[in-house]
Amino acid sequence: MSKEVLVIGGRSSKLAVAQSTKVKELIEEQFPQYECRIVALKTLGDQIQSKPLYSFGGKAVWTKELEDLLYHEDAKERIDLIVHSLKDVPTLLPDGFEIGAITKRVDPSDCLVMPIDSKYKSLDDLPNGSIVGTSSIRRSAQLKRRYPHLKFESVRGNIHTRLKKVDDPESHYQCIILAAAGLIRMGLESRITQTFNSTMMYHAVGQGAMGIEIREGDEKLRNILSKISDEETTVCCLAERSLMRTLEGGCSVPIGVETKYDASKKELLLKGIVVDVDGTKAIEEQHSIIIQDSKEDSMACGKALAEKMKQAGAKTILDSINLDRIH
Ligand SMILES: NCc1[nH]cc(CCC(=O)O)c1CC(=O)O
Repeated sequence: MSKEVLVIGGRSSKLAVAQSTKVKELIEEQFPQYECRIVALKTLGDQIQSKPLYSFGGKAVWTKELEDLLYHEDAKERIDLIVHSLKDVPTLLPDGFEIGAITKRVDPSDCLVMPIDSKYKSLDDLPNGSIVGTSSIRRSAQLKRRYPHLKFESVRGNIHTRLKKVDDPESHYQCIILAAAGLIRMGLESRITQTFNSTMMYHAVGQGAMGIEIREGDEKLRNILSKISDEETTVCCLAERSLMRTLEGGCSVPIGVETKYDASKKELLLKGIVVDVDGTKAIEEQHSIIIQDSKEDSMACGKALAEKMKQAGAKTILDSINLDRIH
């Protein structure tokens, strides 16, 4: 019997292809009657590598072209689902789309990557004025608090490009900061020199998880994806995304989180931080609830934490960052 084909759309970077392949495997394992085909596409974010990411102001640079293919069912290359790094998915999707599933998270931490032959092993070892490559204000702002003697500069490109940049003997950077998850998913965990725990750095909302986007109300895909979603990751990520949505921060503003869900007690603990650009001011709060309805209560937890953080002054910090961006 011939199999029914499902087309998975994703970006064309090595990480994106690895992620699409993982979702293909998850679906085909559960549903032998389907065969998944992968379409890899270059998006605006892949094409414009010269500008720092925050200058896009949180626009959907990674998602728009793929959504066009998903929406136009009669398009030449129609697709049935989009695999994203959840971190890159805006907290408000355009009309007509929904997140069909969030899959099991790998390590959400950020990590340090040193050149292969570096004599240094951690940020503590680096001499004054060393240059740390990262294009994320969340990362640089949190590290500036603890390492005021280091310099932070933007580094763009996909993960392999960034690794090449730091390994170059003439490199401008002494080290770079990346998400551990991307390296792990590509089998490059040996490049992780140091993993940051939450006392060093809170990770990005959704980091380490994959988000699968489908057409709104697509029952067939909803059913398929319900079998490959991960309950614990979904609870944590819905809470994180709700926190971010309520704080009205785009995907590139410095909101960091750490989330724990104890499934036996149904207890969710969400911690969040907002830091100003030079790491001098920080608002750090936490909120915990018992989850009954996993979707509603997770989102309520994120919202409650956002309100606490606003009360404590988070909005002032975020507004000053948004102002900076306009000028
Ligand atoms: N915006 C780039 C991006 N989007 C997702 C990941 C890594 C994988 C993940 O966070 O799930 C990365 C690279 C990085 O931040 O190092």
